[in-house]
Amino acid sequence: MANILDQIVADKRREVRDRQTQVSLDQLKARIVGLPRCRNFYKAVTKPNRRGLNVIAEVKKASPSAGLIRADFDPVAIARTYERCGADAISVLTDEKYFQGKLEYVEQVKQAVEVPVLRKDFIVDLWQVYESRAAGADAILLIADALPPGELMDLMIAATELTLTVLVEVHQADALLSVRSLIGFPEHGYSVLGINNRDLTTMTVDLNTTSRLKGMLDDDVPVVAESGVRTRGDVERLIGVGVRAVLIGQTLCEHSDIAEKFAELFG
Ligand SMILES: O=C(O)c1ccccc1NCC(=O)[C@H](O)[C@H](O)COP(=O)(O)O
Repeated sequence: MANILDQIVADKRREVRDRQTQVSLDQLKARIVGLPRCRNFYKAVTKPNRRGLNVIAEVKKASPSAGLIRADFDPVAIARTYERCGADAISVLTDEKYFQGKLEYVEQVKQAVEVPVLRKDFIVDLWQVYESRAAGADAILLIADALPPGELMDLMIAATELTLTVLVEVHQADALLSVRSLIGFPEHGYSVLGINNRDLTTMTVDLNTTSRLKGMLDDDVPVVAESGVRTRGDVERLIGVGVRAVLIGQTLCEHSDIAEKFAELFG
């Protein structure tokens, strides 16, 4: 039986084929002509921060692992709260089937905040890179386990040409080794390495993943720790490991008072 990541990616490829019959690549290209440069997501998430790390706060309504996370879901209100609390960037889940997200949330959030916005989806096709830029995203996620290395590189190049930052996500050592020469600036454009503590094939979470994989990298490689951050203790642990940023969704979105939870975790 296919694991959840394989299943999501297969569905995504079908969905993209469908959407391409409604909007062509040329139409997307026409939409992005004259758009201003992207906000600098790379700088926002790698800069020195008095807090000890930067925060990418995620607008997340539901997920395969948790089901419905927030019933009274207002992406713009949540993003504004994050920005008021001091988030350095906002991540917006746009996958509809598994996360109850929408592409429109990127456009809405981008207009409502001043920090850079990451489009979080399962990007497997060049068409989606253009779609992300047209929607106003400043950065996209590319998951190494969802793409053959050649395709990952092609999508990174396309993203760079469009001034998007790429968050390249890995969960295991083999994927890390195959992508680590692509991370940083400026040879391949702006890119940051995301280490996902969630195994997307089993959905189990282990915060040790970040320290284990980060130990295989030079200290100056910019790393974002993703998923599974629940407590102030978790945040302190990641600061100790030396990551530049943390990506956090569920713990904030499931709390009735998001600002209170943000302050508890990040001060
Ligand atoms: O969150 C899931 O259940 C999930 C399942 C399958 C594929 C991806 C999944 N999540 C995507 C993410 O990477 C997280 O939304 C993000 O890192 C934030 O994680 P968390 O703070 O644990 O919500």
